[in-house]
Amino acid sequence: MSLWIMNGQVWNETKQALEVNHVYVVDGKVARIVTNGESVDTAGAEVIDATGKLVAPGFIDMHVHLRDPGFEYKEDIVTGALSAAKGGFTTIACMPNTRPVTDTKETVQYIVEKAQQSAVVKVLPYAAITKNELGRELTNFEELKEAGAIGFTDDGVGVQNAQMMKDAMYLAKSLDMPVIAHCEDDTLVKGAWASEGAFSRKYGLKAIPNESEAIHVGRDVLLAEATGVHYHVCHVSTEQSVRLIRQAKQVGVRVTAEVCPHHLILSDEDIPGLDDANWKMNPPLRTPRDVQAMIEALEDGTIDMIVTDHAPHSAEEKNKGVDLAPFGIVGLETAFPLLYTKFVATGKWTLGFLLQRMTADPARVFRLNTGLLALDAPADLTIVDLDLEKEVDPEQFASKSNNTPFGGWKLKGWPTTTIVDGKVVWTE
Ligand SMILES: NC(=O)N[C@@H](CC(=O)O)C(=O)O
Ligand SMILES: [Zn+2]
Ligand SMILES: [Zn+2]
Repeated sequence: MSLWIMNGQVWNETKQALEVNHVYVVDGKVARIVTNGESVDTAGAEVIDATGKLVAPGFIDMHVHLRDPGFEYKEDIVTGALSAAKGGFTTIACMPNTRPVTDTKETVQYIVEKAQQSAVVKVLPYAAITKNELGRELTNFEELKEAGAIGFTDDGVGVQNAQMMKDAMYLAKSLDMPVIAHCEDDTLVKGAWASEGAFSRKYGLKAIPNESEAIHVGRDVLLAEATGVHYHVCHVSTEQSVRLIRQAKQVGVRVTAEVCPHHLILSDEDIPGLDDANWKMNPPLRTPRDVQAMIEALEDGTIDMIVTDHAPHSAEEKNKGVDLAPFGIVGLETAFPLLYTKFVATGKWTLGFLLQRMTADPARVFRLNTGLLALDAPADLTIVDLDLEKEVDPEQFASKSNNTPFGGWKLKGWPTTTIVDGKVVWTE
């Protein structure tokens, strides 16, 4: 089984430019990367003409909600993986706030097996820190690791009890596993959905203060320092969190962090009003000052990677009115075009920088055997038409859900072919 990807544009980090290369894939691995002029015997190979297109390592998304088991009307492992492939992702890590919660070895095994049988991309499951994500009792970390969990998190809710979090960190550390945290202090949230800022003031809404996130970040970096665990912060959204992570990294705490495209691109001031719950997500859109802090933190490496926090919800749920609608937006099929259009096409970032934060960096942090376009690496690749401009059409998503605030946005840089272990799993 071989694949000959012809005439693609590959990012050359040394030259800080795209250059034409051909990629030869044999038995699921990158066997040759060939510059023009060299000859290779590619007889019998399947040929993909990538002329004028980017050939990049497949994107990695370490924060996705696949809703399977239990909420398959929102998404399932098959459609979530297809949505990922359509967005150019080849590896995704899925959150345990399923029903039942992914807190037993049986549920982890169910996800691993279903993904192996029917998902077109690589699916890595997280398991819960506490049973039912209730914050009362730790799960069986050893058993969950054995079953295939890659880390522990109660994403969807914060672990409110500091001793519980510390115990979890000690245990995770002893198993060489990371703890991944949704940082939110419930006592500071009190039923609000918008953040403190111009939007909540304009409409006189109860608001979520930045400290509700940052207090957990501050607590947890201290606990990570004490326990020595690898501690990873979910969907960072406030200036204060970034400051605490930056300081913790400076003194050698093993802390890493992620940020979502919407927290890099949108602020509370972009929310059009109270009619559309597709602007409601957790953490909420923060102030323009926070957005600027996210961009700077990603640029200086305080934040290690970009994730989507793909959080599908049905139209019926999102149409309940903004107070009752659930938090969350889908993200897999818009992430790269959004970031490419906003930051690379405008000259703010190099293409290499964006790719690194979506491929090599998450792979390094979570020690994954993917994320590089290099000899002998798994051929997890994505081909992108950087010049193709299209409007975001949520009705066309491969996801079962279409809850996005980006409908109608004109974006450039759309994936056209996605390859996992040398097999084309999606093509336009
Ligand atoms: N991000 C969200 O707004 N929602 C997520 C939960 C989470 O990531 O905290 C969900 O599961 O819907
Ligand atoms: Zn979360
Ligand atoms: Zn999440």
